[in-house]
Amino acid sequence: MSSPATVLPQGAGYGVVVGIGFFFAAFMLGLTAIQSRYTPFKPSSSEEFSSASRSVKPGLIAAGIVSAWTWAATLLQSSAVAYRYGLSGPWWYGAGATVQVLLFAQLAAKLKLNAPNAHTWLEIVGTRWGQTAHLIFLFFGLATNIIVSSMLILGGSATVTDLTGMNTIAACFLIPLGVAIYVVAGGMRATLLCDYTHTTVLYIIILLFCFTVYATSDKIGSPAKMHDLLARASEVNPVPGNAHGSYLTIRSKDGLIFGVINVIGNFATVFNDQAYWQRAIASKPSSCVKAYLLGGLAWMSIPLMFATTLGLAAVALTGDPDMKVLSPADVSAGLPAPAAAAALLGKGGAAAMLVLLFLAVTSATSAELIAVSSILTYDVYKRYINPQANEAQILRMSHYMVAFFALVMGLAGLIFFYIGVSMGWLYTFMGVILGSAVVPIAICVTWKKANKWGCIAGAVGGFAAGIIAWLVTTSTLNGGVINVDTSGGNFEMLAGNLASIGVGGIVSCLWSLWKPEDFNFDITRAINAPSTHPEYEHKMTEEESNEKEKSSDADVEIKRTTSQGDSLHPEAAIGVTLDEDLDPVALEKAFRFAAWSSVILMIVFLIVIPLPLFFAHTIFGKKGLTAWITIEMIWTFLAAFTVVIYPLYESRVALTLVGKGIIKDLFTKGSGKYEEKEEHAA
Ligand SMILES: NC(N)=O
Repeated sequence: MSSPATVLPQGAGYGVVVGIGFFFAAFMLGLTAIQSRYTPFKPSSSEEFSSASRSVKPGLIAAGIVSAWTWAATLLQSSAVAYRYGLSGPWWYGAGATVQVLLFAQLAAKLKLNAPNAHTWLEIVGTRWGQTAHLIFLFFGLATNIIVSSMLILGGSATVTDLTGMNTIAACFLIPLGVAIYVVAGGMRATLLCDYTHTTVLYIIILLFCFTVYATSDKIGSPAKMHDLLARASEVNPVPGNAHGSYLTIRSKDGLIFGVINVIGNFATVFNDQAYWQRAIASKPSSCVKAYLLGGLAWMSIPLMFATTLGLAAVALTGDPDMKVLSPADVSAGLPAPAAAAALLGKGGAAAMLVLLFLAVTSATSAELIAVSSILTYDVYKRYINPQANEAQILRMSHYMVAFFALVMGLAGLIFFYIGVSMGWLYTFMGVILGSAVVPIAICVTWKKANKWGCIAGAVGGFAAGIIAWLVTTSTLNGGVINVDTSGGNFEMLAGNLASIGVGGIVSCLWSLWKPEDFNFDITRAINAPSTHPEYEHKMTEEESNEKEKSSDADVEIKRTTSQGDSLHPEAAIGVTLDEDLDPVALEKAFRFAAWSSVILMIVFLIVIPLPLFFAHTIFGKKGLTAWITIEMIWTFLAAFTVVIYPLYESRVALTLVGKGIIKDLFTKGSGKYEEKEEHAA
């Protein structure tokens, strides 16, 4: 049954959420079994579970970054701002949320230099500054995960309900359920492999919508027709604050305000979110910078192309008999894109939208689940409850915490749904409460002079300043009325975002310059280091005895045997980065490369491209719009190549290894199991 207003039947909603959810769970269980049998990596090791043995290559990490950073909001909110502000909305969404990932490349290099074997960023804070700082930043870390997860669930469930009439409560809980199953079974590596498959399908569907709107649709079909329709919409319904009320300009006052809010809020949800640190942790030290730069550049194409396609199509199709009339609440819930997809392609478009949303939400959900599981396991359970926890206890706790947070996600989404907070509201609000921790976290990991009390004061003071500025501005601009509607305006959110990140950054930096620490990162380098790892010492003893036995053969392969009897490479056996894999000179060079390239790209994306168009009041003509869309399409193809084809190429040795193992098993049953002879690569 479907309600009369929905494009698809309710069964389609359950079919996608339960059917595809469980299909991917089964698919990932299969991949995990293949990984265990044919490669050296076993998810039964806690290091492999949470950190993928710190061995993942840049293409797969880039796909993981794209996937974790592609939220429901990336598709829905970007299209909502295109619908509200025109061409500037997709630009400010894409550029305003890419620069943080690019800048994070610097933190990734510093992480490898200063704490290569940490499991979480909070371990670094705790080791450097002790319990008070650890607890305060634990609050910011978990608050980030809860807000991001709530947005995922709110966006995902709103779309499923809108398109199919599926019960929102059921959607809130069923969406994370299937994901939790494969995350528990496969850990970080399964999450990255699933990210890869999801991202591949995501690009296919985005390009499908793009070609429909700009090449084949009867309703639009070309950039020139899109231009005509947007020019007409600008006359009928001019956009306040845009040059000549046009949708075809970057000169949009509200678009720019959204851009500033977007930049600030997304600093918080990258720098404070363990999911991005975890991808740096899982990365090979030598290529983590490349992964973040590639991932950031590839990701930008997603909101930019998608919102320039479906967000603008929603405007262009206003008045079309197939196009749903959108209320302000619908726009805040991010529904212009699903409405446009359904108007353009009917049930097929709605179904493609549903699958797209579902894949985006589930892969970002998997990133959040494993991120929170790592924080709760290493920063709560191991740090405060059971410091002597052994391997089995840590792994068990990691599994329980995935399941626990899946439940919390559902509940959080439900609570926000019932109190009437939409995904769009949360998206612009996130920087108000999370922004103050951004600079303190960044300088804790990168700057020896960062002062503990300065960073604590900055984070707490910025948090208070953000809330006060937001509430005072809401009250001042709305005659003393403070509620969900009045507090969600652009100026209200802008004030809160600016105060939060500004006070946090200024207090922590000035205090650190006033009373600089002279911190020696050796103690953070020692976190979980091989030399301090009891299991490693045990294995070294085994290896030494093996070496003695085999010392007559100079070319003999070194075998280290785990307690389960599997032959493993030493690094894979305990999953930590060995000193010989860390080249401080190369990492310093990578850091410098990350620093100048990310800063140059930030200046280009936030200043050089948009501001001249903004100040010149440029309104795109047909040729200009066609060129703009063509560049976006080329960018999207290059991005798809980077995160779909490149990971296959770089993993060709591992894929061949798996293929050979499967063939051996097929022809001589039981002979294909991985034995430690080959270079391990995945
Ligand atoms: N990940 C974002 N901000 O779409």
